[in-house]
Amino acid sequence: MSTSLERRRRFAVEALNRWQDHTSTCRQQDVACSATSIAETPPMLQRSDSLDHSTALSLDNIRQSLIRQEDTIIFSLIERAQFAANEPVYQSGAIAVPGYAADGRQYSLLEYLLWETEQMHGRIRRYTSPDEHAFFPRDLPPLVLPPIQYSEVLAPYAREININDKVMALYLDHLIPGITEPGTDNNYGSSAMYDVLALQALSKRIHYGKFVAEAKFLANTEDYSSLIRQQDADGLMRLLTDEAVEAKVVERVRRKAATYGQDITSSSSAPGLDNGDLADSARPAGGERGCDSAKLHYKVEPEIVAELYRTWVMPLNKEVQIQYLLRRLEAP
Ligand SMILES: C=C(O[C@@H]1C=C(C(=O)O)C=C[C@H]1O)C(=O)O
Repeated sequence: MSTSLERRRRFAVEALNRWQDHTSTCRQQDVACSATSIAETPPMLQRSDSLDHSTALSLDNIRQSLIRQEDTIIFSLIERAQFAANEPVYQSGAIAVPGYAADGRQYSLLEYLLWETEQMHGRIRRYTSPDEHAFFPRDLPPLVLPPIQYSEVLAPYAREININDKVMALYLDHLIPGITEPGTDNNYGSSAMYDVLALQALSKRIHYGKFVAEAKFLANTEDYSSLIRQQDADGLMRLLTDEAVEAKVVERVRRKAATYGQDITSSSSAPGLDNGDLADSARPAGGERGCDSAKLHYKVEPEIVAELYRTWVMPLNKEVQIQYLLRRLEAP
């Protein structure tokens, strides 16, 4: 093990020990480890060493990450699409669950599950990471792990940019009706569980715009700075938009959705497979496509995924980029 690795490990162990001392003192004194007390005695773990600064902000690397995230999004949609729309999951009071929104209305089952998931993940630092954004950011709990000091890749105000309300609206108003069969099938818990996974994946993809924007700003500081000084959002939109890349993204996700979501049920659609062993599962929202003599069934219609990216994911990613860039000259 290299000396620097050893040093880092020792530092982490010491930090953890200090943290445990702190929590055990709190327990002995019967004091809750509040967010404030944690913030005041931060046995910080440094994350900067693990980040390769030369490549962290290359646009190519960021685009590779966006490509990997496509798989997570498409698989979560395929999983969700096996169940009906299950509207009661999204209606306040339709399914009795604990918890109330800020306006006094009862939580829906989805809100309840998302809130509880964020409580658990929040405690183990998920939302201290610059690429994660909570749907209930005001309710995040104190950490049970020592905080991590991330290297400062983004400008300090980046954390204030959170458009998860729009992510939720696109999901409920457009995606669920698009990928599921109308009606209910009683799979409320399973539906909400996949909703949470899909929402988190979409949120990450969309807020990745912060990293894209920072990379673009660093690569062309002069042009971006002049538009930022004029607060020219339209000009920024023109400068950051790459239509050729967007066309490739749409085409790629269409092909991925077609490949990952294909039901292999006919011998001509998957030569060499013994299709008798494969379950012919329900395909509530799946489309059908002609392919030679066989019909291809899709668990999620590829065109819906392409449309999701064209109409929502990329425009919202660019909205995040604009929000980030408009303030970029505030950065020290
Ligand atoms: C993310 C980028 O910025 C914009 C948004 C894109 C996206 O969300 O996929 C693609 C191209 C750009 O218009 C990028 O240039 O890669």
